[in-house]
Amino acid sequence: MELLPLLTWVILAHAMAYLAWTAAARRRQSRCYLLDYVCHKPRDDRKLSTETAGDVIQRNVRLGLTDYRFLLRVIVRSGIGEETYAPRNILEGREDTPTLQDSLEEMDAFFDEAIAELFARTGFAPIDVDVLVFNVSMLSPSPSLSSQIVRRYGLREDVAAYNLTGMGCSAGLIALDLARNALRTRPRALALVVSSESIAPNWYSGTDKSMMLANCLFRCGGSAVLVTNDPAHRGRAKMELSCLVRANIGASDDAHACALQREDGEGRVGISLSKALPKAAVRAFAVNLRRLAPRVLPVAELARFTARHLARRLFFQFPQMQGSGSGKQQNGGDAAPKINFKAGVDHFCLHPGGTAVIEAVKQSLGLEDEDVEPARMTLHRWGNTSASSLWYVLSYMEAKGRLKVGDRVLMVTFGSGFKCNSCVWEVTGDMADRGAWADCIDAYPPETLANPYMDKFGWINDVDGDTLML
Ligand SMILES: CC(C)(COP(=O)(O)OP(=O)(O)OC[C@H]1O[C@@H](n2cnc3c(N)ncnc32)[C@H](O)[C@@H]1OP(=O)(O)O)[C@@H](O)C(=O)NCCC(=O)NCCSC(=O)CC(=O)O
Repeated sequence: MELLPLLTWVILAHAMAYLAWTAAARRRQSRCYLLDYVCHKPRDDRKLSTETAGDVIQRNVRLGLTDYRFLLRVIVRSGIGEETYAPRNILEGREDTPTLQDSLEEMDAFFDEAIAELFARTGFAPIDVDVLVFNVSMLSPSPSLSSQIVRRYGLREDVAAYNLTGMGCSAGLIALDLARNALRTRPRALALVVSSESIAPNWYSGTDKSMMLANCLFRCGGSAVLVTNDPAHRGRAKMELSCLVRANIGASDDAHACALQREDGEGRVGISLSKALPKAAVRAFAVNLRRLAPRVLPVAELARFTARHLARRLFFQFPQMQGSGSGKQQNGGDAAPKINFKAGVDHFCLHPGGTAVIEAVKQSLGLEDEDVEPARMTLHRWGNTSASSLWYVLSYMEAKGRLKVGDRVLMVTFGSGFKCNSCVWEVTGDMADRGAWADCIDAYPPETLANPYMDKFGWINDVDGDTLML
Protein backbone atom coordinates (compact mmCIF):
# COMPACT_ATOMS: atom_id res chain seq x y z
CA MET A 1 0.00 0.00 0.00
CA GLU A 2 1.16 3.48 -0.76
CA LEU A 3 2.40 5.53 2.13
CA LEU A 4 -0.15 8.40 1.92
CA PRO A 5 -3.35 6.27 2.02
CA LEU A 6 -1.78 4.14 4.72
CA LEU A 7 -1.04 7.21 6.82
CA THR A 8 -4.57 8.51 6.24
CA TRP A 9 -6.03 5.21 7.50
CA VAL A 10 -3.78 5.21 10.55
CA ILE A 11 -4.76 8.80 11.45
CA LEU A 12 -8.45 8.05 10.88
CA ALA A 13 -8.29 4.88 12.99
CA HIS A 14 -6.47 6.79 15.72
CA ALA A 15 -9.10 9.58 15.69
CA MET A 16 -11.94 7.04 15.84
CA ALA A 17 -10.32 5.21 18.74
CA TYR A 18 -9.78 8.50 20.57
CA LEU A 19 -13.41 9.55 20.04
CA ALA A 20 -14.70 6.17 21.25
CA TRP A 21 -12.43 6.31 24.29
CA THR A 22 -13.55 9.87 25.14
CA ALA A 23 -17.23 8.95 24.75
CA ALA A 24 -16.78 5.91 27.00
CA ALA A 25 -14.91 8.00 29.59
CA ARG A 26 -17.66 10.64 29.50
CA ARG A 27 -20.30 7.96 30.01
CA ARG A 28 -18.35 6.50 32.89
CA GLN A 29 -17.99 9.93 34.49
CA SER A 30 -21.71 10.66 34.17
CA ARG A 31 -22.62 7.59 36.25
CA CYS A 32 -23.79 8.34 39.76
CA TYR A 33 -23.65 5.60 42.39
CA LEU A 34 -25.15 5.94 45.85
CA LEU A 35 -22.55 4.52 48.24
CA ASP A 36 -24.52 5.07 51.44
CA TYR A 37 -26.59 7.60 53.37
CA VAL A 38 -27.34 8.44 56.99
CA CYS A 39 -30.48 10.06 58.36
CA HIS A 40 -29.94 12.07 61.51
CA LYS A 41 -31.63 10.84 64.67
CA PRO A 42 -31.42 13.62 67.27
CA ARG A 43 -30.99 12.75 70.95
CA ASP A 44 -34.07 11.44 72.79
CA ASP A 45 -34.21 14.51 75.03
CA ARG A 46 -35.12 16.57 71.96
CA LYS A 47 -38.40 14.73 71.35
CA LEU A 48 -41.40 17.03 71.16
CA SER A 49 -44.04 15.26 73.23
CA THR A 50 -47.71 16.22 73.24
CA GLU A 51 -47.25 17.85 76.67
CA THR A 52 -44.27 19.92 75.53
CA ALA A 53 -46.08 21.01 72.36
CA GLY A 54 -49.04 22.00 74.59
CA ASP A 55 -46.68 24.07 76.76
CA VAL A 56 -45.24 25.86 73.71
CA ILE A 57 -48.75 26.80 72.59
CA GLN A 58 -49.93 27.84 76.04
CA ARG A 59 -47.02 30.20 76.66
CA ASN A 60 -47.81 32.15 73.46
CA VAL A 61 -49.95 34.94 74.91
CA ARG A 62 -51.12 36.05 71.47
CA LEU A 63 -53.15 32.90 70.88
CA GLY A 64 -56.86 32.77 71.71
CA LEU A 65 -59.46 30.02 71.83
CA THR A 66 -60.10 30.02 68.07
CA ASP A 67 -56.34 29.67 67.47
CA TYR A 68 -56.18 26.75 69.92
CA ARG A 69 -59.05 25.05 68.12
CA PHE A 70 -57.40 25.59 64.75
CA LEU A 71 -54.06 24.24 66.00
CA LEU A 72 -55.76 21.25 67.60
CA ARG A 73 -57.63 20.39 64.42
CA VAL A 74 -54.53 20.71 62.26
CA ILE A 75 -52.16 18.79 64.56
CA VAL A 76 -54.70 16.00 65.00
CA ARG A 77 -55.11 15.70 61.21
CA SER A 78 -51.44 16.37 60.40
CA GLY A 79 -50.35 12.73 60.47
CA ILE A 80 -47.52 13.63 62.87
CA GLY A 81 -46.85 11.44 65.90
CA GLU A 82 -45.28 12.02 69.30
CA GLU A 83 -41.67 11.18 68.51
CA THR A 84 -40.57 14.07 66.31
CA TYR A 85 -37.68 16.33 67.32
CA ALA A 86 -37.45 20.03 68.14
CA PRO A 87 -34.41 22.27 68.62
CA ARG A 88 -33.25 22.96 72.17
CA ASN A 89 -34.26 26.62 72.27
CA ILE A 90 -37.91 25.65 71.73
CA LEU A 91 -37.73 22.89 74.35
CA GLU A 92 -36.19 25.41 76.75
CA GLY A 93 -38.98 27.96 76.16
CA ARG A 94 -36.94 30.39 74.03
CA GLU A 95 -38.73 30.01 70.67
CA ASP A 96 -39.51 33.76 70.64
CA THR A 97 -35.91 34.82 71.28
CA PRO A 98 -33.62 32.47 69.33
CA THR A 99 -29.94 33.35 69.14
CA LEU A 100 -27.57 32.70 66.25
CA GLN A 101 -25.86 30.23 68.55
CA ASP A 102 -29.15 28.25 68.84
CA SER A 103 -29.28 27.95 65.05
CA LEU A 104 -25.64 26.90 64.77
CA GLU A 105 -25.98 24.37 67.59
CA GLU A 106 -28.92 22.72 65.82
CA MET A 107 -26.75 22.32 62.71
CA ASP A 108 -23.66 21.26 64.67
CA ALA A 109 -25.52 18.42 66.41
CA PHE A 110 -26.52 17.12 62.98
CA PHE A 111 -23.05 17.58 61.43
CA ASP A 112 -21.28 15.97 64.38
CA GLU A 113 -23.43 12.86 64.41
CA ALA A 114 -24.73 12.11 60.91
CA ILE A 115 -21.69 13.05 58.80
CA ALA A 116 -19.30 11.30 61.20
CA GLU A 117 -21.47 8.19 61.06
CA LEU A 118 -21.47 8.26 57.26
CA PHE A 119 -17.66 8.33 57.11
CA ALA A 120 -17.44 5.59 59.73
CA ARG A 121 -19.92 3.35 57.92
CA THR A 122 -18.42 3.72 54.46
CA GLY A 123 -14.75 3.74 55.41
CA PHE A 124 -14.15 6.87 53.36
CA ALA A 125 -12.19 9.67 55.00
CA PRO A 126 -13.02 13.39 54.80
CA ILE A 127 -9.93 13.94 52.61
CA ASP A 128 -11.45 11.60 49.98
CA VAL A 129 -14.28 14.09 49.34
CA ASP A 130 -13.91 16.00 46.04
CA VAL A 131 -17.29 17.75 46.01
CA LEU A 132 -19.43 18.98 48.91
CA VAL A 133 -22.99 20.22 48.40
CA PHE A 134 -24.83 21.47 51.46
CA ASN A 135 -28.39 22.70 51.47
CA VAL A 136 -30.59 24.22 54.14
CA SER A 137 -33.39 26.58 53.24
CA MET A 138 -33.87 28.89 56.22
CA LEU A 139 -30.38 29.66 57.54
CA SER A 140 -27.54 31.42 55.80
CA PRO A 141 -24.69 32.39 58.17
CA SER A 142 -21.29 33.56 57.07
CA PRO A 143 -18.95 31.74 56.60
CA SER A 144 -21.42 29.37 54.98
CA LEU A 145 -22.51 26.12 56.57
CA SER A 146 -20.66 24.22 53.85
CA SER A 147 -17.50 26.00 55.06
CA GLN A 148 -18.35 24.88 58.61
CA ILE A 149 -18.38 21.29 57.35
CA VAL A 150 -15.05 21.81 55.54
CA ARG A 151 -13.55 23.13 58.79
CA ARG A 152 -15.23 20.61 61.11
CA TYR A 153 -14.03 17.60 59.08
CA GLY A 154 -10.82 19.01 57.61
CA LEU A 155 -11.83 18.56 53.96
CA ARG A 156 -9.12 19.07 51.30
CA GLU A 157 -8.11 22.55 50.14
CA ASP A 158 -9.23 21.79 46.58
CA VAL A 159 -12.69 20.53 47.58
CA ALA A 160 -15.45 22.04 45.43
CA ALA A 161 -17.89 23.22 48.11
CA TYR A 162 -21.37 24.57 47.36
CA ASN A 163 -23.99 26.02 49.71
CA LEU A 164 -27.65 26.17 48.68
CA THR A 165 -30.20 28.16 50.69
CA GLY A 166 -33.79 29.32 50.29
CA MET A 167 -34.69 26.47 47.93
CA GLY A 168 -37.26 24.70 50.09
CA CYS A 169 -38.03 21.06 50.64
CA SER A 170 -37.22 19.94 47.11
CA ALA A 171 -33.61 21.11 47.41
CA GLY A 172 -32.45 17.62 48.41
CA LEU A 173 -32.65 16.59 44.75
CA ILE A 174 -31.31 19.94 43.55
CA ALA A 175 -28.25 19.27 45.71
CA LEU A 176 -27.96 15.79 44.21
CA ASP A 177 -28.26 17.23 40.69
CA LEU A 178 -25.50 19.74 41.44
CA ALA A 179 -23.26 17.01 42.88
CA ARG A 180 -23.87 14.78 39.86
CA ASN A 181 -23.00 17.62 37.46
CA ALA A 182 -19.87 18.48 39.45
CA LEU A 183 -18.79 14.82 39.31
CA ARG A 184 -19.15 14.82 35.51
CA THR A 185 -16.13 17.10 35.22
CA ARG A 186 -14.01 14.99 37.58
CA PRO A 187 -13.00 11.41 36.91
CA ARG A 188 -13.35 8.93 39.79
CA ALA A 189 -14.59 11.49 42.28
CA LEU A 190 -16.57 11.40 45.51
CA ALA A 191 -19.36 13.82 46.50
CA LEU A 192 -20.86 14.44 49.93
CA VAL A 193 -24.43 15.78 49.77
CA VAL A 194 -25.80 17.15 53.03
CA SER A 195 -29.40 18.33 53.52
CA SER A 196 -31.21 19.74 56.50
CA GLU A 197 -33.59 22.44 57.69
CA SER A 198 -33.15 25.08 60.35
CA ILE A 199 -36.02 25.05 62.84
CA ALA A 200 -34.45 26.90 65.80
CA PRO A 201 -34.79 30.50 64.49
CA ASN A 202 -37.95 29.94 62.46
CA TRP A 203 -40.73 29.32 64.99
CA TYR A 204 -43.70 31.51 64.09
CA SER A 205 -45.38 33.10 67.09
CA GLY A 206 -48.18 35.08 65.42
CA THR A 207 -51.79 34.22 64.64
CA ASP A 208 -51.92 33.94 60.83
CA LYS A 209 -53.31 30.45 60.21
CA SER A 210 -51.37 29.72 57.04
CA MET A 211 -48.17 30.57 58.98
CA MET A 212 -49.13 28.66 62.14
CA LEU A 213 -49.44 25.55 60.00
CA ALA A 214 -45.66 25.40 59.45
CA ASN A 215 -45.10 25.04 63.23
CA CYS A 216 -47.29 21.93 63.15
CA LEU A 217 -45.41 20.26 60.29
CA PHE A 218 -41.70 21.10 60.25
CA ARG A 219 -39.35 19.24 62.58
CA CYS A 220 -35.58 18.68 63.02
CA GLY A 221 -33.73 16.21 60.83
CA GLY A 222 -31.01 15.94 58.24
CA SER A 223 -29.36 13.57 55.79
CA ALA A 224 -25.78 12.95 54.67
CA VAL A 225 -25.27 11.08 51.41
CA LEU A 226 -22.15 9.85 49.62
CA VAL A 227 -22.24 9.46 45.82
CA THR A 228 -19.47 8.69 43.34
CA ASN A 229 -18.90 8.28 39.62
CA ASP A 230 -16.01 5.88 40.17
CA PRO A 231 -16.87 2.58 38.47
CA ALA A 232 -14.43 0.84 40.82
CA HIS A 233 -17.00 1.39 43.61
CA ARG A 234 -19.98 0.13 41.64
CA GLY A 235 -19.79 -3.25 43.37
CA ARG A 236 -20.27 -1.71 46.80
CA ALA A 237 -22.91 0.85 45.81
CA LYS A 238 -26.49 0.55 47.03
CA MET A 239 -28.13 2.17 44.01
CA GLU A 240 -27.34 3.79 40.68
CA LEU A 241 -29.06 6.98 39.53
CA SER A 242 -30.98 6.42 36.29
CA CYS A 243 -32.30 9.93 35.72
CA LEU A 244 -33.13 13.17 37.49
CA VAL A 245 -35.71 15.70 36.29
CA ARG A 246 -36.46 19.17 37.66
CA ALA A 247 -39.54 21.34 37.18
CA ASN A 248 -40.19 24.86 38.45
CA ILE A 249 -43.61 26.48 37.90
CA GLY A 250 -42.64 29.62 39.85
CA ALA A 251 -43.50 31.84 36.86
CA SER A 252 -47.12 31.42 37.92
CA ASP A 253 -48.10 33.88 40.69
CA ASP A 254 -50.20 31.50 42.79
CA ALA A 255 -47.63 28.71 42.57
CA HIS A 256 -44.91 31.16 43.60
CA ALA A 257 -46.96 32.37 46.59
CA CYS A 258 -48.06 29.02 47.98
CA ALA A 259 -44.97 28.44 50.17
CA LEU A 260 -43.51 31.80 51.07
CA GLN A 261 -41.48 33.39 53.83
CA ARG A 262 -43.25 36.64 54.70
CA GLU A 263 -44.33 39.00 57.47
CA ASP A 264 -47.84 38.81 58.89
CA GLY A 265 -49.96 41.93 59.58
CA GLU A 266 -48.00 42.56 62.79
CA GLY A 267 -44.59 42.17 61.23
CA ARG A 268 -43.91 38.66 62.54
CA VAL A 269 -41.92 36.58 60.07
CA GLY A 270 -42.86 33.02 59.21
CA ILE A 271 -43.40 30.55 56.42
CA SER A 272 -46.85 30.84 54.92
CA LEU A 273 -48.30 27.66 53.40
CA SER A 274 -51.38 28.48 51.35
CA LYS A 275 -54.41 26.23 50.93
CA ALA A 276 -53.52 26.07 47.24
CA LEU A 277 -50.25 24.25 47.95
CA PRO A 278 -51.44 20.67 47.34
CA LYS A 279 -52.92 21.76 43.98
CA ALA A 280 -49.69 23.54 43.02
CA ALA A 281 -47.82 20.36 43.95
CA VAL A 282 -49.98 18.33 41.57
CA ARG A 283 -49.44 20.89 38.77
CA ALA A 284 -45.67 20.90 39.23
CA PHE A 285 -45.76 17.12 39.45
CA ALA A 286 -47.61 16.89 36.10
CA VAL A 287 -44.99 19.11 34.44
CA ASN A 288 -42.22 16.98 35.92
CA LEU A 289 -43.83 13.68 34.94
CA ARG A 290 -44.22 14.75 31.32
CA ARG A 291 -40.42 14.77 31.05
CA LEU A 292 -39.79 11.89 33.42
CA ALA A 293 -42.24 9.35 31.96
CA PRO A 294 -40.49 8.81 28.59
CA ARG A 295 -37.24 8.12 30.44
CA VAL A 296 -38.54 5.49 32.84
CA LEU A 297 -41.61 3.84 31.36
CA PRO A 298 -41.63 1.00 28.84
CA VAL A 299 -42.75 1.85 25.30
CA ALA A 300 -45.86 -0.35 25.70
CA GLU A 301 -47.16 1.74 28.63
CA LEU A 302 -46.40 5.01 26.82
CA ALA A 303 -48.25 3.71 23.73
CA ARG A 304 -51.23 2.56 25.85
CA PHE A 305 -51.47 5.94 27.58
CA THR A 306 -51.11 7.90 24.32
CA ALA A 307 -53.80 5.79 22.62
CA ARG A 308 -56.26 6.28 25.50
CA HIS A 309 -55.47 9.97 25.67
CA LEU A 310 -56.06 10.43 21.93
CA ALA A 311 -59.25 8.35 22.08
CA ARG A 312 -60.58 10.55 24.87
CA ARG A 313 -59.83 13.73 22.91
CA LEU A 314 -61.52 12.25 19.88
CA PHE A 315 -64.63 11.38 21.89
CA PHE A 316 -64.76 14.90 23.28
CA GLN A 317 -64.42 16.39 19.80
CA PHE A 318 -67.10 14.10 18.34
CA PRO A 319 -69.50 13.42 21.23
CA GLN A 320 -71.87 11.49 18.93
CA MET A 321 -69.17 8.74 18.82
CA GLN A 322 -69.68 8.14 22.55
CA GLY A 323 -73.08 6.52 21.95
CA SER A 324 -75.27 5.86 24.97
CA GLY A 325 -74.47 6.62 28.62
CA SER A 326 -73.50 3.00 29.20
CA GLY A 327 -70.94 3.20 26.40
CA LYS A 328 -69.47 6.21 28.14
CA GLN A 329 -69.11 4.21 31.31
CA GLN A 330 -67.43 1.38 29.47
CA ASN A 331 -64.84 3.88 28.29
CA GLY A 332 -64.12 4.91 31.82
CA GLY A 333 -66.54 7.88 31.80
CA ASP A 334 -65.01 11.34 31.59
CA ALA A 335 -62.04 10.49 33.81
CA ALA A 336 -58.70 11.42 32.30
CA PRO A 337 -56.57 8.34 31.59
CA LYS A 338 -53.83 7.80 34.15
CA ILE A 339 -50.35 6.76 33.23
CA ASN A 340 -49.37 3.61 35.08
CA PHE A 341 -46.05 4.41 36.72
CA LYS A 342 -45.94 0.97 38.26
CA ALA A 343 -45.05 -0.27 34.77
CA GLY A 344 -41.58 1.25 35.26
CA VAL A 345 -41.21 1.88 38.98
CA ASP A 346 -41.35 -0.53 41.94
CA HIS A 347 -41.23 1.88 44.90
CA PHE A 348 -42.51 5.42 45.45
CA CYS A 349 -40.39 7.57 47.70
CA LEU A 350 -42.60 10.66 48.09
CA HIS A 351 -41.87 13.87 50.00
CA PRO A 352 -43.87 13.69 53.26
CA GLY A 353 -44.89 17.35 53.07
CA GLY A 354 -48.22 16.82 54.84
CA THR A 355 -51.19 14.45 54.63
CA ALA A 356 -52.87 16.58 51.95
CA VAL A 357 -49.70 16.59 49.80
CA ILE A 358 -49.23 12.82 50.08
CA GLU A 359 -52.92 12.25 49.33
CA ALA A 360 -52.81 14.56 46.29
CA VAL A 361 -49.84 12.67 44.81
CA LYS A 362 -51.46 9.33 45.60
CA GLN A 363 -54.60 10.36 43.74
CA SER A 364 -52.81 11.80 40.73
CA LEU A 365 -50.65 8.70 40.26
CA GLY A 366 -53.46 6.27 41.10
CA LEU A 367 -51.38 4.68 43.87
CA GLU A 368 -52.44 2.27 46.64
CA ASP A 369 -52.15 2.86 50.40
CA GLU A 370 -49.17 0.51 50.44
CA ASP A 371 -47.29 2.73 47.97
CA VAL A 372 -47.60 5.80 50.18
CA GLU A 373 -47.04 3.96 53.46
CA PRO A 374 -43.32 4.91 53.63
CA ALA A 375 -44.16 8.63 53.21
CA ARG A 376 -46.99 8.49 55.76
CA MET A 377 -44.86 6.64 58.31
CA THR A 378 -42.01 9.09 57.83
CA LEU A 379 -44.37 12.00 58.47
CA HIS A 380 -45.61 10.24 61.60
CA ARG A 381 -42.19 9.38 63.03
CA TRP A 382 -40.06 12.37 61.95
CA GLY A 383 -42.47 15.09 60.77
CA ASN A 384 -41.64 17.14 57.66
CA THR A 385 -37.85 17.47 57.87
CA SER A 386 -37.83 19.43 54.59
CA ALA A 387 -35.05 18.61 52.11
CA SER A 388 -33.83 15.56 54.02
CA SER A 389 -37.31 13.95 54.25
CA LEU A 390 -37.04 11.73 51.22
CA TRP A 391 -33.98 9.95 52.63
CA TYR A 392 -36.00 8.98 55.72
CA VAL A 393 -38.65 7.59 53.36
CA LEU A 394 -36.00 5.60 51.49
CA SER A 395 -34.58 4.42 54.79
CA TYR A 396 -38.04 3.17 55.82
CA MET A 397 -38.22 1.04 52.65
CA GLU A 398 -34.71 -0.26 53.26
CA ALA A 399 -35.36 -1.01 56.94
CA LYS A 400 -38.49 -2.95 55.94
CA GLY A 401 -36.35 -5.05 53.57
CA ARG A 402 -38.40 -4.01 50.54
CA LEU A 403 -35.56 -2.93 48.24
CA LYS A 404 -34.18 -5.78 46.10
CA VAL A 405 -31.47 -5.72 43.43
CA GLY A 406 -32.97 -4.56 40.14
CA ASP A 407 -35.85 -2.64 41.78
CA ARG A 408 -36.48 0.90 40.59
CA VAL A 409 -37.22 3.62 43.11
CA LEU A 410 -38.92 6.89 42.16
CA MET A 411 -38.12 9.84 44.44
CA VAL A 412 -40.44 12.86 44.23
CA THR A 413 -39.92 16.08 46.14
CA PHE A 414 -41.90 19.32 46.32
CA GLY A 415 -40.81 22.68 47.57
CA SER A 416 -41.27 26.41 47.57
CA GLY A 417 -40.84 28.03 44.18
CA PHE A 418 -43.01 26.06 43.40
CA LYS A 419 -40.83 23.12 42.41
CA CYS A 420 -41.19 19.42 41.80
CA ASN A 421 -37.96 17.47 41.41
CA SER A 422 -37.82 13.76 40.84
CA CYS A 423 -35.33 11.01 40.14
CA VAL A 424 -35.22 7.28 39.57
CA TRP A 425 -32.66 4.97 41.16
CA GLU A 426 -31.97 1.34 40.38
CA VAL A 427 -31.04 -0.86 43.32
CA THR A 428 -27.67 -2.44 42.54
CA GLY A 429 -26.48 -3.72 45.90
CA ASP A 430 -27.46 -5.07 49.25
CA MET A 431 -29.94 -2.78 51.03
CA ALA A 432 -30.59 -4.16 54.48
CA ASP A 433 -29.68 -1.35 56.91
CA ARG A 434 -32.27 -0.31 59.44
CA GLY A 435 -30.59 3.09 59.80
CA ALA A 436 -32.40 5.74 61.83
CA TRP A 437 -35.45 3.46 62.03
CA ALA A 438 -33.55 0.68 63.84
CA ASP A 439 -35.31 0.98 67.18
CA CYS A 440 -38.84 1.50 65.87
CA ILE A 441 -39.26 -0.09 62.44
CA ASP A 442 -41.00 -3.18 63.84
CA ALA A 443 -43.70 -0.96 65.34
CA TYR A 444 -44.52 0.46 61.88
CA PRO A 445 -47.09 0.74 60.47
CA PRO A 446 -48.94 1.18 63.78
CA GLU A 447 -52.58 0.12 64.11
CA THR A 448 -53.61 3.75 64.11
CA LEU A 449 -51.81 6.94 63.17
CA ALA A 450 -53.96 8.95 65.59
CA ASN A 451 -51.81 11.06 67.89
CA PRO A 452 -52.81 11.80 71.50
CA TYR A 453 -53.58 15.51 70.99
CA MET A 454 -57.35 15.02 70.84
CA ASP A 455 -57.36 12.91 74.05
CA LYS A 456 -55.31 15.49 75.86
CA PHE A 457 -56.67 18.76 74.52
CA GLY A 458 -60.05 17.81 72.98
CA TRP A 459 -61.81 19.57 75.87
CA ILE A 460 -60.94 22.86 74.17
CA ASN A 461 -63.71 22.19 71.67
CA ASP A 462 -66.27 21.93 74.50
CA VAL A 463 -65.45 25.31 75.99
CA ASP A 464 -68.21 27.87 75.41
CA GLY A 465 -67.42 31.36 74.18
CA ASP A 466 -64.39 32.82 72.47
CA THR A 467 -61.92 33.21 75.29
CA LEU A 468 -60.15 30.84 77.59
CA MET A 469 -58.09 31.54 80.69
CA LEU A 470 -55.28 29.01 81.07
C1 LIG B 1 -53.19 21.00 57.38
C2 LIG B 1 -53.88 19.68 57.09
C3 LIG B 1 -53.17 18.58 57.87
C4 LIG B 1 -55.34 19.77 57.59
O1 LIG B 1 -56.04 18.62 57.24
P1 LIG B 1 -57.63 18.53 57.21
O2 LIG B 1 -58.00 17.23 56.65
O3 LIG B 1 -58.20 18.86 58.54
O4 LIG B 1 -57.95 19.60 56.15
P2 LIG B 1 -58.86 20.84 56.11
O5 LIG B 1 -58.64 21.30 54.75
O6 LIG B 1 -60.25 20.53 56.56
O7 LIG B 1 -58.23 21.92 57.16
C5 LIG B 1 -58.58 22.07 58.53
C6 LIG B 1 -58.64 23.55 58.86
O8 LIG B 1 -57.39 24.12 58.52
C7 LIG B 1 -57.57 25.16 57.58
N1 LIG B 1 -56.43 25.14 56.68
C8 LIG B 1 -55.97 24.09 55.97
N2 LIG B 1 -54.90 24.45 55.27
C9 LIG B 1 -54.68 25.74 55.55
C10 LIG B 1 -53.73 26.69 55.12
N3 LIG B 1 -52.75 26.34 54.29
N4 LIG B 1 -53.81 27.95 55.59
C11 LIG B 1 -54.78 28.30 56.47
N5 LIG B 1 -55.70 27.44 56.91
C12 LIG B 1 -55.66 26.19 56.45
C13 LIG B 1 -58.89 24.83 56.88
O9 LIG B 1 -59.49 25.97 56.34
C14 LIG B 1 -59.68 24.29 58.04
O10 LIG B 1 -60.11 25.36 58.85
P3 LIG B 1 -61.66 25.62 59.15
O11 LIG B 1 -62.09 24.37 59.85
O12 LIG B 1 -61.64 26.84 60.03
O13 LIG B 1 -62.27 25.81 57.82
C15 LIG B 1 -53.90 19.37 55.59
O14 LIG B 1 -54.70 20.31 54.93
C16 LIG B 1 -52.52 19.37 54.98
O15 LIG B 1 -51.76 18.41 55.08
N6 LIG B 1 -52.20 20.45 54.25
C17 LIG B 1 -50.96 20.56 53.48
C18 LIG B 1 -49.84 21.00 54.35
C19 LIG B 1 -48.75 21.60 53.50
O16 LIG B 1 -48.94 22.66 52.91
N7 LIG B 1 -47.56 20.91 53.42
C20 LIG B 1 -46.47 21.35 52.61
C21 LIG B 1 -45.39 21.86 53.48
S1 LIG B 1 -44.26 22.77 52.51
C22 LIG B 1 -43.14 21.68 51.94
O17 LIG B 1 -43.13 20.56 52.33
C23 LIG B 1 -42.22 22.20 50.94
C24 LIG B 1 -41.50 23.51 51.17
O18 LIG B 1 -41.83 24.29 52.06
O19 LIG B 1 -40.52 23.82 50.47
